[in-house]
Amino acid sequence: MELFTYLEEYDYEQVVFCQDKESGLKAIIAIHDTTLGPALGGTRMWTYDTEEDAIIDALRLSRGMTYKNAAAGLNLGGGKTVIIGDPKKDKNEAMFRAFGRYIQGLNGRYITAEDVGTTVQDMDTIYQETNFVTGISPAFGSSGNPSPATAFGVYRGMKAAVNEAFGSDSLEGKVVAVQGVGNVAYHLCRHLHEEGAQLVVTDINKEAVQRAVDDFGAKAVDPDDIYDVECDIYAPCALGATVNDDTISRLSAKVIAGSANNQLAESRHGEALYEKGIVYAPDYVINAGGVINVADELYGYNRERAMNRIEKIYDNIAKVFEISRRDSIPTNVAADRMAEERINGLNKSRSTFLQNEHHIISRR
Ligand SMILES: NC(=O)c1ccc[n+]([C@@H]2O[C@H](COP(=O)([O-])OP(=O)(O)OC[C@H]3O[C@@H](n4cnc5c(N)ncnc54)[C@H](O)[C@@H]3O)[C@@H](O)[C@H]2O)c1
Ligand SMILES: CC(C)C[C@H](N)C(=O)O
Repeated sequence: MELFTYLEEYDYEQVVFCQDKESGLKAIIAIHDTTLGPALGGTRMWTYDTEEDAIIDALRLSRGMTYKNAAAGLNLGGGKTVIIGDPKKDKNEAMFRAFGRYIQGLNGRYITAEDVGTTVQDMDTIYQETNFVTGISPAFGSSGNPSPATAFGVYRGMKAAVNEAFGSDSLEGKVVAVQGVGNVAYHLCRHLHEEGAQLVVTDINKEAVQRAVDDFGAKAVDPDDIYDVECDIYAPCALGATVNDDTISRLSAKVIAGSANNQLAESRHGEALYEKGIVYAPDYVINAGGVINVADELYGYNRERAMNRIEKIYDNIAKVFEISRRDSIPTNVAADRMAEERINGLNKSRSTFLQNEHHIISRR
């Protein structure tokens, strides 16, 4: 991989490699763009096949956060960290404290939170070394685990997508095929069940499936069968890239709305959905509830204010559909346009010279 060629292509600002031999920390902090404010994005811990895979993931995810934060109307740029390692085996306190010191060294250019493989407890450990961390325990005045907030936002965005496809936003009687019933999707299923939707779920974790069956009367199917379920809505809530050449022809859903990041294998799959008349709620717009929730900590966390803002993901998704209809473009392209318009609109103000004490030469 030609790293600088890639950085130049998507205009990344900074990449920080963090290494601490004693604790085994190997992390990559990618800061994509800080036009709108400090880069906020979670820390993912994952076992990558190669170091290059980890670098690419950090870069891709940080760019995704630039778009997510911009589209959500947050005054934040995009960044993300990946820690190379198995979250079940390789974590230790010293690792997260060493990582916290690296974040502190960035002096507020990057603020972290949870992502796949990291927990509120990990954020609490980071907090011992830096203030630039969110999603820590509510006991510290923080917002805690972002997953229920993400789930609420996905639920609201799904209603907007259903309204677009069926002419009414009611989920009563709608069949929803949920892929992955982990932290976010468990709470999503609760909202859907309460509104009278019928759930079909799958997960590679049998206990997670059983919980959804017991608590919400969900029907369970094997992981690969989820694409063939007769349903109204497909909700990808596990991994990325599940909307691809193989699955698009299998899906019977009229709506795709879920929490997973990077749902489209490639941008052209958004075009394919558009041509088939499938209403796709772009991932980074619908799953912004978690980041909206943790971002509220920057103002002194207020749950009611955060939830009011997350509720409006409905309007934001509806706005994406409006742009898609107006400009005759797929919804993923419409979402990018919405985010880029906001960033480009503010880019000019960033180029204005701002004086600080180092610009004043004093010679005595
Ligand atoms: N947690 C948040 O606040 C948040 C915010 C925004 C986006 N997301 C995204 O939403 C998705 C889910 O996040 P989460 O926090 O619930 O993660 P999670 O790890 O708690 O849940 C994911 C679930 O998917 C299952 N899974 C993995 N591979 C699968 C497969 N092939 N088939 C079926 N199930 C499979 C896992 O067993 C797990 O139960 C991720 O893509 C994440 O990046 C999460
Ligand atoms: C800041 C975090 C809550 C972000 C979350 N992991 C996401 O992908 O949106």
